[in-house]
Amino acid sequence: MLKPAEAVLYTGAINEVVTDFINSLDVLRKETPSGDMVNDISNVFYRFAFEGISYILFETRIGCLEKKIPPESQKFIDSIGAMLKYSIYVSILPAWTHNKLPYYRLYLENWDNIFNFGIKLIEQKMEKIQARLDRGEEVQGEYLTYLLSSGKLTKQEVNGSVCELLLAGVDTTSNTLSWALYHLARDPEIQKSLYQEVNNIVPGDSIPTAEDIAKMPLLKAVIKEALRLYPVVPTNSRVTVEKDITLGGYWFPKDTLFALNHYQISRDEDNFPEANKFLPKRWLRDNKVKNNPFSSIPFGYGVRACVGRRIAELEMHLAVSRIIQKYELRPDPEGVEGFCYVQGCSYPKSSRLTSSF
Ligand code: HEM
Repeated sequence: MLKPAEAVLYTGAINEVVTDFINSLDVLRKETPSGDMVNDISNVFYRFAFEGISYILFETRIGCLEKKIPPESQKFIDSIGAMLKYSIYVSILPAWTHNKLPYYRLYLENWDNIFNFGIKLIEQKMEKIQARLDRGEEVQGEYLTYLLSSGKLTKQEVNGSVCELLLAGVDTTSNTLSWALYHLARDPEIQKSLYQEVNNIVPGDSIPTAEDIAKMPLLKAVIKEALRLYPVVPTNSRVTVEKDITLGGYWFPKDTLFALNHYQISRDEDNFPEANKFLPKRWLRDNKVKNNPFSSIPFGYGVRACVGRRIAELEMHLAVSRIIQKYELRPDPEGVEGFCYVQGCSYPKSSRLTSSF
């Protein structure tokens, strides 16, 4: 999954989901009084990311982009929200409260719902694979089929792996997409340059492929800049497990926990002049200012770096290029600017999607 060449294999599946996503935007726009507004676009991105990653992992569509989300998929979405909510209590309250207060039971119940949903889809897939094998046919498929048919993992490991990937792959990409659109909507110049770049490579309404995306440096820069300003995983940690180390003239004993604050380093003026501004061009090759390669590492680094990075990038690039191909983005003129916990950044509420340029 980490290799770009492997991720490219999912282009067809992701594009299928992007097409449904664009269709659902059209429906939502028509439903508003002005006919061109999408209220709560973050929610549509959430459903898009969910559908995309589920399709990749389970090789099955789960209907998150349909007008009425199937009850089982809705229950799964609600369970993730609830599990995350109760996980805050689990992490801050002492263990002796677990059996005394209801939060821990609810936390576990929602985890069970998440696993049950995943396991059901995995079992359905297993039955299909088995039926093919019984008929002496070749087994073809992507991620899940590979895991299930390679025999390298136990069923419990497959369940754990797939459910974890599913959880890691939704809020991450959907939030980044929201921020990218938010800034594009507020900066017509950047938006216009991006439209020209996309339209040069894939004119009209042709569907971009992974090879087309490789020729779109500004598109990639837009996503990198959104991730620099709003790294969805705010901190990363590592423990020095093997030996004492000396760093910057300071000595740290073995078993020291180091936490990297992505927000801090990626908004440091020494690395990024005008650090609080959305300036995708700083990532383009002709940019004169060269920053430290570790100054923005939103996907982490090393053997425990993000497993889904290439998939996430492909999903975001394919989605933004198709949106920009079809719509002009404008902020909701009546939208409010609420402040989130990073000083000076406003939370994206809704975007106005008008017809193409
Ligand atoms: C904008 C999108 C995403 C961002 C910014 C992101 C970021 C991260 C970061 C910072 C880590 C920790 C890395 C480290 O400690 O060095 C991580 C781990 C992980 N991510 Fe992502 N992620 C994204 C999307 C995804 C997607 C789509 C998937 C699933 C397909 C995914 C699956 C995982 C998994 C399984 C891990 C744990 C890896 C391990 O512990 O070995 N992520 N991600």
